[in-house]
Amino acid sequence: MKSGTVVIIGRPNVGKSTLLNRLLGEKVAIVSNKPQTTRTRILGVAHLPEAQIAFLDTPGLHRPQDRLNTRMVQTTLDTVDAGDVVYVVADAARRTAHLDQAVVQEVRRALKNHERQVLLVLNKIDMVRKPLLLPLLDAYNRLYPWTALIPISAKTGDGVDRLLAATVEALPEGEPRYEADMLTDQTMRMLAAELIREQILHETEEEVPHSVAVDIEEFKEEGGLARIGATVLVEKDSHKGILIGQHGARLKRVGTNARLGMERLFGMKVFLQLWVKVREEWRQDERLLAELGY
Ligand SMILES: Nc1nc2c(ncn2[C@@H]2O[C@H](COP(=O)(O)OP(=O)(O)OP(=O)(O)O)[C@@H](O)[C@H]2O)c(=O)[nH]1
Repeated sequence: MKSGTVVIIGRPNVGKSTLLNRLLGEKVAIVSNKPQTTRTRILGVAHLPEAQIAFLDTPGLHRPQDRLNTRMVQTTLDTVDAGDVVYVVADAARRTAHLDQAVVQEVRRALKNHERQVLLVLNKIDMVRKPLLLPLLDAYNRLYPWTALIPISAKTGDGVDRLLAATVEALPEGEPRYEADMLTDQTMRMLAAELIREQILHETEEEVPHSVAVDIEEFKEEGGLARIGATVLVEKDSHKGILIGQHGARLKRVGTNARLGMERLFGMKVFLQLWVKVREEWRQDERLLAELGY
């Protein structure tokens, strides 16, 4: 039996969370087309006949601009240390010129000379024409002594079996570390907050997505129904207006879609109430960041 931890790192928006969900066959990480969607480390456990793999999805590697971002990058670098195997995810749809030496630098720094199997996962190959793929893989090959380079599409699932096979190969022999029914370390409260944030990311643009945090104030399960009350924190009055929308239409859509996602994931009816509150500069407030789980 193989058993171990895989840490998933890469720049924002390359598809790390989509890949995690694909590897698990369940949605444990929210996805959006906005960079810096994932703010904390997320654990998802895959139970295969020949291996148990604990995947750790991390916030993207980028230059931090505020304290939330500093924590996010630190979380990522700390998490790399926990891995037997590291996936460096890159976006194949970006031109070769975008090959980022900085990411490789970060990888080297994070690994601090520790022996690690590092796989380059070239994602989004559904968006590139096949002849362009080989030169791209070749260019990546020259950047770092990867254990393997694996082209995939997290969206279609193409190549993911090959990635899993290479991963099992790279993992050490060992006993399973997690119970057979463990999927994620995220609580239902955390998942509920993330599903709300995901809908807000879909509905808003520019600085609003980054100014939002969700605080679950009530979470009660009673007879097949979950009663959830959540406050959405934003940084400015103008953001509050945008989020609520005309006659409350946008907030209503966010609530309905988040509720449907929760009902699917939790397998129960959900009654969801949302409030919006302005908390200036919550991203710079260390105490509040800790309270929110960042
Ligand atoms: N075409 C295509 N799009 C993808 C693929 N994988 C992810 N995406 C899209 O890329 C965007 C970013 O995906 P995420 O999974 O949120 O990326 P991430 O790396 O976790 O992003 P951060 O949390 O911001 O670091 C979303 O719009 C996804 O739908 C893929 O294989 N093909």
